[in-house]
Amino acid sequence: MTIELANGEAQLAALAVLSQQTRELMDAVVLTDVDETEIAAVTAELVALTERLRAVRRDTALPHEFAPDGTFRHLGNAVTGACNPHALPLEVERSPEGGSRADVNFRPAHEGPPAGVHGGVSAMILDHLLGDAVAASGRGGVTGTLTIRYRQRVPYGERVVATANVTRSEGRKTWADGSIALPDGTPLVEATGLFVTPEMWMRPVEPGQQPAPVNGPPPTRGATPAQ
Ligand SMILES: CCCCCCCC/C=C\CCCCCCCC(=O)SCCNC(=O)CCNC(=O)[C@H](O)C(C)(C)COP(=O)(O)OP(=O)(O)OC[C@H]1O[C@@H](n2cnc3c(N)ncnc32)[C@H](O)[C@@H]1OP(=O)(O)O
Repeated sequence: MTIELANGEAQLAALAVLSQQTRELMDAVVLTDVDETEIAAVTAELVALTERLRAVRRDTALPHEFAPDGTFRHLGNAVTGACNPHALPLEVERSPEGGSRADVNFRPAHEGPPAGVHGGVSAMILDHLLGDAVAASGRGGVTGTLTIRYRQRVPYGERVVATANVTRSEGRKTWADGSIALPDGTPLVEATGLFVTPEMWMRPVEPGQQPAPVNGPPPTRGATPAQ
């Protein structure tokens, strides 16, 4: 017996495959050494393909939403979105003890310094991972400040490990630390960040209670995002 996906889910699954192929295209563009005639021919094909995709389009990226299985997802996210070719995509795991981690495989498309990952790309990954650790603690918020220390060049083409943990919380403010390190633990980039839960994400205050943050933006379908 096979279980059919709903129409919308089938379209999203196809979009995830297209996004992955587009990442491979981006890598191929970065590394190609074919001659200019071939480059022009491929470009012409891409122009035609771009127009086919634009035939029917949304105004914004895919939203924060609940999947059919009830989990919270953001397929259009610039860092984690399976349906966004800009995303690595980062696959974040949350520890039951708190904290978030992800194996990261940077690619040549992320180059900044010679044979190294662009500092802004590393900062983007750490922004997300620190934010995820904060959300996992039940205090979802947006980045207020992010401080980065670049200790060593980050290589691409090999696995590195990003981790983040919440360090403290005070009212709507939550602080987290994190790093990108070699698999043996050698730190390459370290980050500390302050995340602020927007006022509108706070639960209404009952008489006699302290305001408490909900884990994310106000729900649109009658529930709060899963942690
Ligand atoms: C994207 C979120 C998705 C959520 C989904 C939830 C599910 C989880 C799933 C998956 C994890 C996702 C993980 C995402 C990670 C990536 C996050 C990003 O990249 S976010 C984009 C970049 N950041 C912005 O765009 C913020 C823009 N700024 C603002 O919206 C406001 O300025 C904001 C909310 C930060 C503050 O606005 P106010 O009106 O609430 O500010 P006031 O009431 O003055 O401040 C409250 C307290 O915070 C301090 N504060 C405010 N901003 C600060 C700042 N920039 N630096 C330091 N302190 C700040 C203030 O001093 C004040 O502290 P005192 O209560 O007085 O002690």
